[in-house]
Amino acid sequence: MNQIIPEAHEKRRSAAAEAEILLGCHGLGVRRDGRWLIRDVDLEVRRGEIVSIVGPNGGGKTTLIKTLLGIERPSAGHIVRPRGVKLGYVPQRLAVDRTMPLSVERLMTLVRRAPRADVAAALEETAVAHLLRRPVQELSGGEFQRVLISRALLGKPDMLVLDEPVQSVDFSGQVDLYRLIASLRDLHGCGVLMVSHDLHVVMRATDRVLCLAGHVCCTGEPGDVSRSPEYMRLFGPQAADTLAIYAHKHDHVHTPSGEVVPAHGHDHDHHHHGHAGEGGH
Ligand SMILES: Nc1ncnc2c1ncn2[C@@H]1O[C@H](COP(=O)(O)OP(=O)(O)OP(=O)(O)O)[C@@H](O)[C@H]1O
Repeated sequence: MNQIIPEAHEKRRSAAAEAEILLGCHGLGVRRDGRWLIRDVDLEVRRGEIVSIVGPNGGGKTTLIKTLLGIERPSAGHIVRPRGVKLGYVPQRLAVDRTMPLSVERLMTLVRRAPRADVAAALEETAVAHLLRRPVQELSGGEFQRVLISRALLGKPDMLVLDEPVQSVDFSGQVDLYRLIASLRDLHGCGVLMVSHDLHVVMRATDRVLCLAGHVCCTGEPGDVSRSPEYMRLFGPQAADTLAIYAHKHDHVHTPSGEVVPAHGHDHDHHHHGHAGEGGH
């Protein structure tokens, strides 16, 4: 596991603060069927930065990503995506039937044609070049994710956007995948935006965390936390349920209709469980 060394992290953080914004949004809202799926979301990802979106099921993480990518239409606010910025997307699910016979090589060029050498180089980068001729349905969860990341790399993106890159991957595989994502950021100097359920692993591999439960509940820099004794206690070996102990003050509650209303000064730390619109907590 990549331990965050405070000094290196600090250096990167100040470099990222100066860097160009690759992707972001201001006051972004998506409303469907009379309900706000996400609302008032502000986000900026700069070159060289890894930003992670965490939050409960149904909190709007995928909706946010899809809206940033132009797959979903925003209902409010605006998206920041400077001209010329190339995005590489690793989706949560692939619209390809995994039961159909399909080789890794074919999957890599299904949407975008690419020279063989580029395909081989992209697979090499994620250490799965040896899987070129294998049928995708034989791959492990971790191998499949690596192939999808390679596919995104083929377009030489300035920004990698990953939706749940570690799902169906075991714990040590998750650690390896986050390490790979961090090394790709270092190598290419790209920005990274990723969605994750589990804060405990993503926490160490990220520069900034945004907790989304319909709206931005909190956003913070895990590096600040990592320097404190609390971090060692909270995110040490027993950090299995880090999301629950990622303590943050709440000044609001969620009503059953998904509205956010002030909590009349009763701040509390709490667990994020259930759906964003499931009522107050
Ligand atoms: N096109 C749509 N129309 C109506 N409701 C939608 C649409 N897309 C998503 N939703 C709803 O919006 C909410 C947010 O979904 P979303 O997939 O963005 O959440 P998520 O945080 O990514 O969840 P998970 O962690 O389970 O992947 C859910 O209640 C979902 O059912």
